[in-house]
Amino acid sequence: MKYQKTEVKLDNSLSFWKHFDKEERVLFYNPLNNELIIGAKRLKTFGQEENYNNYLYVFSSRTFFDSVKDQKWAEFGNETVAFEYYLVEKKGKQTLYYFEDLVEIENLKIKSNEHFYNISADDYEEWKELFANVYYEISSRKVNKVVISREVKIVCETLVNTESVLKNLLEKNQNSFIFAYFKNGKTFLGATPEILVQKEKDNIISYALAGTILRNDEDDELQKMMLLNDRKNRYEHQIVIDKIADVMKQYIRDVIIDEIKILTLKNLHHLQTRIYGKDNSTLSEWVTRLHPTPALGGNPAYKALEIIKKYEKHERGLYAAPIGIMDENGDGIFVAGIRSALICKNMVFAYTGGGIVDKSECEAEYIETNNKLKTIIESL
Ligand SMILES: C=C(O[C@H]1C=CC=C(C(=O)O)[C@@H]1O)C(=O)O
Repeated sequence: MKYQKTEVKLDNSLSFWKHFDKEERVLFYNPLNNELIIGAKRLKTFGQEENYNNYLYVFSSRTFFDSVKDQKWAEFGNETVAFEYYLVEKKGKQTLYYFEDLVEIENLKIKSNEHFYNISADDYEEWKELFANVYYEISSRKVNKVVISREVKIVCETLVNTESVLKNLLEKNQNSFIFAYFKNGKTFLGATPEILVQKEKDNIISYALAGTILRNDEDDELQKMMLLNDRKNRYEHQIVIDKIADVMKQYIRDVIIDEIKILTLKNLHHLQTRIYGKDNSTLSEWVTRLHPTPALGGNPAYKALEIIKKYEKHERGLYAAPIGIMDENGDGIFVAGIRSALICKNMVFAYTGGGIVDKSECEAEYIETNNKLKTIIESL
């Protein structure tokens, strides 16, 4: 499918996002290659087996669990879509791609709005109950890790200005993937550090990301050392490495596991390990094979998912779910939709979670989820 293209010069690419205010839109910023892609106006929806390789880009999302009941997630996820217009910003160059009709994008002022809000984070009792239930299952050795999460409701005094939130997310989270999906008046967005799987020709790359410590301005190097040497975090991380490597080894003879590194974000450090090999399956097939890793579900996955379903009171929807973008060759990347929120008018449903193992402590894990929540709070 041939798109036509033209160079544009906008002070901020978010003018393109704002231009298509009423239309379905998607935004994806990849910090690995500094590429920002924004798509607007649905052109085509792809069936499961349909070939989308001739489209410039396709956006694909799945819900965390196969199905969702909660109305606020209605019509989100489990589809692959091509858009009529794309704006691609790379190395300071902006290119507008259009399928049929060229549009003029006005150069708008994108401002950071400060939202005044009320946050109902008085859910520690609920967390304690969730933690106790999950801890019991871990103690009885049915599972060795479960990732549990909170839904935190934030009520803003005005409608949420998503351009402003996106501007802040982009400016403040340089090592994260910034994503947004606007559909039917609601926006799911976030700044995630977690890559589920990436494909470049026959190179399949996944990352284990689990294990967390707060940054400390005074002695950040010490924090990194502490995280690298912390037994609970190493154990939690190793479960993720082992599972990803096991899945990959079913399809790939030579799976390479790099050494464990530190990924530094605005407020936190994480343990991160790259795991990769060569294979010719599609990226969507790899997403199905790997989702959810024990960084988002638990181990063994089927048991952990049963536990999450049983004890978490909210529905995850797109939280921690695969969200990705693929190019015309089928190459691309899927990230996990964490450090995220669903925005409906003046309401922000923010999601935050953490991995629980037998050495986890209830209060410390709760505080960790508050630290992870800062990504969304600081964008408001
Ligand atoms: C589940 C989340 O984080 C995951 C990713 C990195 C570190 C994690 C941890 O240390 O618990 C979590 O596995 C979340 O941010 O909601």
